[in-house]
Amino acid sequence: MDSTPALPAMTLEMGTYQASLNAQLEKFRGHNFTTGFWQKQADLWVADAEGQQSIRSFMGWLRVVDTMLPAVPEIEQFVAEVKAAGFRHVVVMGMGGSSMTPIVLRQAFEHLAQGLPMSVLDTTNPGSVREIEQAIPLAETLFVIASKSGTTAEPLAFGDYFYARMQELKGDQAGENFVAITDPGSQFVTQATEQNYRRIFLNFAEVGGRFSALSYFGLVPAALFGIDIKTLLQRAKTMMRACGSEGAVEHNPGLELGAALGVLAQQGRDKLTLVVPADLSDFGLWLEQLVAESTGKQNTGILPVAGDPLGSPEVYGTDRVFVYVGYESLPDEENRQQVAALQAAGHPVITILLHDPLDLGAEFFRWEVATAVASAVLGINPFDQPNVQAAKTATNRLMEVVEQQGQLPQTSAPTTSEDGLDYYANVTGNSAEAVLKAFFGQARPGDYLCVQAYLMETPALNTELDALRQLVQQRLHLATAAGYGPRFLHSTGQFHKGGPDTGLFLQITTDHPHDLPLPGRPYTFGTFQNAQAAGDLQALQDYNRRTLRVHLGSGGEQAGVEQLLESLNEALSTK
Ligand SMILES: O=P(O)(O)OC[C@H]1O[C@H](O)[C@H](O)[C@@H](O)[C@@H]1O
Repeated sequence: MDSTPALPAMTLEMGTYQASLNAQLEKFRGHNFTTGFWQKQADLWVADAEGQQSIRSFMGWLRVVDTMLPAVPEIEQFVAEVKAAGFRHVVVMGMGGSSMTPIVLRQAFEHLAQGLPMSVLDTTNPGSVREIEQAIPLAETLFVIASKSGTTAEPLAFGDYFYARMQELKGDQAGENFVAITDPGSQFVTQATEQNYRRIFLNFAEVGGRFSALSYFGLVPAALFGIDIKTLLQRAKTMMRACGSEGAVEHNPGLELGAALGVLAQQGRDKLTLVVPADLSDFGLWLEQLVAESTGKQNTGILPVAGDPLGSPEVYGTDRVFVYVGYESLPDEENRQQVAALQAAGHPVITILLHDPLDLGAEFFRWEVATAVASAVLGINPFDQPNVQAAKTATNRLMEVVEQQGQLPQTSAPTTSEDGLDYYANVTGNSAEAVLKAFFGQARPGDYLCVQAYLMETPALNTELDALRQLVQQRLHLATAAGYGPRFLHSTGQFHKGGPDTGLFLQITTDHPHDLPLPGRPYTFGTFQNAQAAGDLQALQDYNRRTLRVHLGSGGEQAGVEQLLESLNEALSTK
């Protein structure tokens, strides 16, 4: 692949919203916005002093390319050393911004990169942990534990689990299979040092997790996977220049995109519906954590909708903007035709065409700028996540009970139980159908359904969840989102609680008949995952969100979801 930096092309078809976008750009020009943006002029976002301080201290990502280009030889040398030491597999473990970039890059470069095979662990589901453990050559696997703060519960638990496994194999030498990526001074640095980790990569300060794609968090896994990180950064550099402080506002690709998204959100088109070819589907996960966590606060925000089954124009309300991200040379006809039909029907459509997967370097940067700019239009601080903590606090409280009593506290009785499934709802009903009908009966135009699956991700389950989303979209014309817990807690979880009160939350939980103990702790992975579900449900309810928890019991996850789908089909057909 050549490394010629050429920007991926972007077109904005704003339709009737073009005048509002022009007005916003004019306003930016008047305020000398681009220059102020690069000078971290925090009053472009918010008026309060605390918010401004936070903004100023989290804009180090603007210079990330210049900081990381000189680090490329060091990273590549590390990769050579790891290969020479006989490692045959990499497992990246982290949550949210610390794991999303490897997920996207692994998928996009699956058939191109020739480095070490890579898995990413970002769930406490015991089945998923076991699946990874069984698939890897344990003694020859390098575990990369990525946590900026070094305090996030999940990666620390993953680390403890696999470190104990490695000690069984290698005793005192266990640390040679472990690598840390974290912030200087984090408590994880102390632990990794004590456990003799092979390497500790200290990230540079002033970069929040979701803006860390082009720092060590994205680049170390990318290089291990065999991606040409120098070219990835050079593509980002071209985008950085185009978004730079001297260019005209109308030729600044990040600013234009952000202004468009901000203006559309202000006018109710706040569901950024992403349409991508199959091997870019995980880009949606990355975008979700960036955009939803940055903008979803103070009852406003932009919700990226990824993986929503694409329908004909009439199933969509006026709450959408469609964003197509694909490859210039890939026809992807079905998607492109549907997007064209949506545009013809009056929906705003944004199209971005990449030359090849290395352009993701440029896109990471474009979307980071765009997210910060959209946040300025909305008048919010893009760099905090005040409502993520609510779920963490509720979970921690439950884990204290587990530590004292050995199990989670009993929940109150279900609203109703049927076919082995328990329904816990904010509405009443004495059958599954009645509860589902009442729950979805609360939907208003512009709302969205969010399916929160605290289950083991499998292709079969993904198909079931897609069918569930499709049913709701077709019958109720609602936007639908789906996420696996706890992954989404570090991503769209912020928007669910801090964004507008437009979500209907369908949480799906299970018993864990094949659970996995956590060495040195009085609880299992399954209990941990269920505590995270219960903690988030509590937080959602504290924010008066509309919730329905369906507990599948121990009858099998897929069978349970199939049963739920059947009941939902009945409930929505007679609505
Ligand atoms: O990298 P860490 O400090 O472990 O954080 C991982 C994730 O945790 C939190 O949930 C934040 O809201 C995310 O923005 C962050 O990416």
